[in-house]
Amino acid sequence: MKPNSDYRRTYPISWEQLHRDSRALAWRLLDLHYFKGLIAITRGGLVPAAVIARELDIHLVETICISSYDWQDKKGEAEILKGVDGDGEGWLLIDDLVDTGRTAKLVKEMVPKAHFATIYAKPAGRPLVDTFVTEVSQDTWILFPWDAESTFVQPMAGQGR
Ligand SMILES: O=P(O)(O)OC[C@H]1O[C@H](OP(=O)(O)OP(=O)(O)O)[C@H](O)[C@@H]1O
Repeated sequence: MKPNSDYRRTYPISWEQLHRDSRALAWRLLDLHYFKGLIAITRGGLVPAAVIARELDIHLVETICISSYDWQDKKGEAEILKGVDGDGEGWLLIDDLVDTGRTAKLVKEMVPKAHFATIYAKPAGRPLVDTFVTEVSQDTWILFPWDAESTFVQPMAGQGR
């Protein structure tokens, strides 16, 4: 996904921080339940899912694959490319982020009994998540390390306000 004008702030996440935050989520999940397997929501859930599966010693990993038609403003339709069998009972459902809650609503209809966990949660989607680590304001763009590269930036004094 790409930022649009709805976002007023950017919150860049490094690989190291993402690893640390994924481990923090694993700590919260550790004593919660026994999970027979993990379902990653593609694509953003794939990286945290790998870290959490490792920490919780989960080897059975599934995916729910969702593609947004209009990923730039998040107002377009989402297409479910692949689901899973069953109602999610005993499964851990992982995504990187819940933002508007649109993806969360879709997946919870598919696997209502799964335990839904994300690393980051914004207020609009937060009620749909069972466990998360960090709340971020709705107008903040979370810049994930796989969407970024290091580049030159102007000094703050030269950027204008
Ligand atoms: O709560 P929502 O408003 O639905 O936003 C959250 C979703 O947005 C991101 O996926 P994205 O649509 O960018 O697809 P991708 O992970 O395949 O890049 C993220 O990984 C979540 O799945």
